Amino acid sequence: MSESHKFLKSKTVAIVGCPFSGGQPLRGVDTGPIHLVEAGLVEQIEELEWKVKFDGHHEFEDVKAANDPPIGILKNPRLVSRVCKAVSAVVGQHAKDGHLPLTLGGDHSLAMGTISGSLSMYPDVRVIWVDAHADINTIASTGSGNLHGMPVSFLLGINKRPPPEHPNASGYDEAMAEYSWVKPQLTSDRIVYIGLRDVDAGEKRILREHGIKAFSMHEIDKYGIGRVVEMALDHVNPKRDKPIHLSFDVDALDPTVAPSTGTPVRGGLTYREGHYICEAIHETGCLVALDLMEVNPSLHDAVAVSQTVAVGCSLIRCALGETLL
Ligand SMILES: NC(=[NH2+])NCCC[C@H](N)C(=O)O
Ligand SMILES: [Mn+2]
Ligand SMILES: [Mn+2]
Repeated sequence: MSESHKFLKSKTVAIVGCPFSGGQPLRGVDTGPIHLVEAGLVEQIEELEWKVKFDGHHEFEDVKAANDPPIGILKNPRLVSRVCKAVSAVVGQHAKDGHLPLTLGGDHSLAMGTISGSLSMYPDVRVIWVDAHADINTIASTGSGNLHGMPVSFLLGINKRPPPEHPNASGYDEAMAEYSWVKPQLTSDRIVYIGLRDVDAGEKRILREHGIKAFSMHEIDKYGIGRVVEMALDHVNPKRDKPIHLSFDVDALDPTVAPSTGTPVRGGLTYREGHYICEAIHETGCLVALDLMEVNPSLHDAVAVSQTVAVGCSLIRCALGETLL
């Protein structure tokens, strides 16, 4: 390849459009991918001299469970599981073809599928999770039962059985059976977080217990984004010789920058900080998969929506090599 990319066979992006909202309660996040593509994303990527494969958004018609009552506290458990399993197969196939899967969300539960897909091709993949939230709740720790707050716990395989008197104890076996396709292949030293600022008490305990490295907004204020990205890469990929999956939740950005998202949290990344992360990861030559999640065009007015969609497109371009000069 002309550019030094360490893992891909060809400079091809495979867009996996996932209009899916089952991991959280708000409608509209399922139209995120449609808006991103309509804003000209394909052409923008082609201009960066990538080939783009895109055969339309996934509809998941075959997996829409007619009857999907909660399992214990978990909401839409079968639908989320089956959609993620389908996404995992698609992302995994693109990765095996030597292309770079770009998944457009849709809510962040989808990352269970995208990262499982990356792991099937690259068992030693490193995950950089950019988000206001840790999305690491377990069956025992979740308060909301929304699966977009839980994908990392399944990928790590840390869902322990709650004691029988625990309020979330019921349904544990059924839930674990439904999610048994998720191979707990990710290890806690191969994921790093950037941008956290709304982490549930139970999640803080999980992060501590498993020694998971996280750079919250506090560390970004303290060290600056340049040092933080360098430290994050040094933690998961010190020699810059391992593949990287970047899972970017648009709510990592400050709501003034990306307002149209379901769970905005103030005090987030600036426009430049978000873009810097993508640029610096591109520079490693290690990026093998990218997720851009939680764009919800049904929230806020048209100006806010087009602002959020435009930011989403430009984050993607930077991760794919767009530079300022
Ligand atoms: N992907 C997201 N926006 N996640 C928000 C998660 C919020 C909360 N921690 C929960 O588990 O419900
Ligand atoms: Mn998220
Ligand atoms: Mn989030």
